[in-house]
Amino acid sequence: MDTTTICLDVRDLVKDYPVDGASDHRAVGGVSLTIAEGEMYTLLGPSGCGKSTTLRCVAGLEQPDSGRIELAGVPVVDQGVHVPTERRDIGMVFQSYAIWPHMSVFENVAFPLRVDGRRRTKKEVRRRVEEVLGTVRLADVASRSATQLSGGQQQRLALARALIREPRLLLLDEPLSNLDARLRDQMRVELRDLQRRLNVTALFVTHDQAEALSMSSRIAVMDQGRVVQEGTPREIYQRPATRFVADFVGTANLLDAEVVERAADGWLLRTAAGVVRASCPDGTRVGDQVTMTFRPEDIRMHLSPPGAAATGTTMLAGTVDRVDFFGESVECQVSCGAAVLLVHRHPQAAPQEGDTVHIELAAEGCAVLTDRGARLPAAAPVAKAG
Ligand SMILES: Nc1ncnc2c1ncn2[C@@H]1O[C@H](COP(=O)(O)OP(=O)(O)OP(=O)(O)O)[C@@H](O)[C@H]1O
Repeated sequence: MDTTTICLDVRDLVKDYPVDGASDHRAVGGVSLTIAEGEMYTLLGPSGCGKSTTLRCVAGLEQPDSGRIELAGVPVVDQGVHVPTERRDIGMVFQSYAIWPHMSVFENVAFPLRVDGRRRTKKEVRRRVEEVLGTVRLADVASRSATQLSGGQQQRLALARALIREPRLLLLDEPLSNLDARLRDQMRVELRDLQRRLNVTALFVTHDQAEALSMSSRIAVMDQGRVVQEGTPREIYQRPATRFVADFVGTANLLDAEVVERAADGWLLRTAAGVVRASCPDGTRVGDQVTMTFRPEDIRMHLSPPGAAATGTTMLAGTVDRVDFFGESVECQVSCGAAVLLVHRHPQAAPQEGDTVHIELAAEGCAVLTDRGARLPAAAPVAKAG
């Protein structure tokens, strides 16, 4: 029996915006997703792909042209149904924290309780606010003016205000993007820990793949108003379904390839870097035009000739054009035939510019993509929502 409880169900969501009063621009073109209770579910994609519009429709801040949204089994958007924001059981945190500057930290958090129409004693309000301020580690600054807080504290205050009414669903739209890089890393961990500890369900919007990969239980990658792949962070990163996903999430080597032969130990693909061995999916035929993709950290680079290639691997000779130092790793640009490949290495094992190197590619480290989407060598399926 499936014991998963669905928190949010979005079906075939469409939202058009008028352009110059004439034609419409389709910001969201049929998005469907299902989020289980306790999940941290992320919409990830480039600027303008429709992430915020999707979230704003869930919040009730936009009215979609069609589609259906259910929150905890109750329709909030459907034909003839549009439940207003304040009657949806949600909390929201946006890029700009929108805290109330004229109120103290305590009053900022207490305010949603004072206006929601329910009767509570002063004592009850105080107990609840103190509890939430403790959760976000702001108890000791409760009496301060909200404007006297640091960026990280303001962000935690916005979170406390969103959590105070214990919403069914927390909506987070780029909540960390106003913070400097170091604080953002710290808050990323804090936010994820808090979400897990409280077991609150969250729909998170970001264009930052590191944020999405490190914080999410599942990710929906969006492009041009559509979800192009959904899966766990590992699935999205290790098994991208399309060239767009491989390129947008992390750094990828992408090579146009033609399937030229079925060998005893896998398929041979002709690429600009040379002929490469890959394990292609069922249905592959000689002559297929595909994209080959592999991650820079999945390439082994030898500084001296390593001998014959092991079964299921390809060895390619190349020249190091450039070495960029990133502290914990170096990124090498290596010319291989007519292609330039990116290879990541530990700085202590870095080659010099101009060195001849030998690139070793394992067939199972290479994903093979077609226009039709996922055609991946490994076996595990990409998770579906619901
Ligand atoms: N109120 C609006 N009126 C007209 N067009 C809009 C409006 N809001 C968004 N759009 C357009 O809809 C598309 C999707 O916008 P949306 O804000 O959802 O993207 P996004 O992925 O969240 O981008 P970003 O990360 O830059 O916020 C964009 O092309 C945007 O210009």
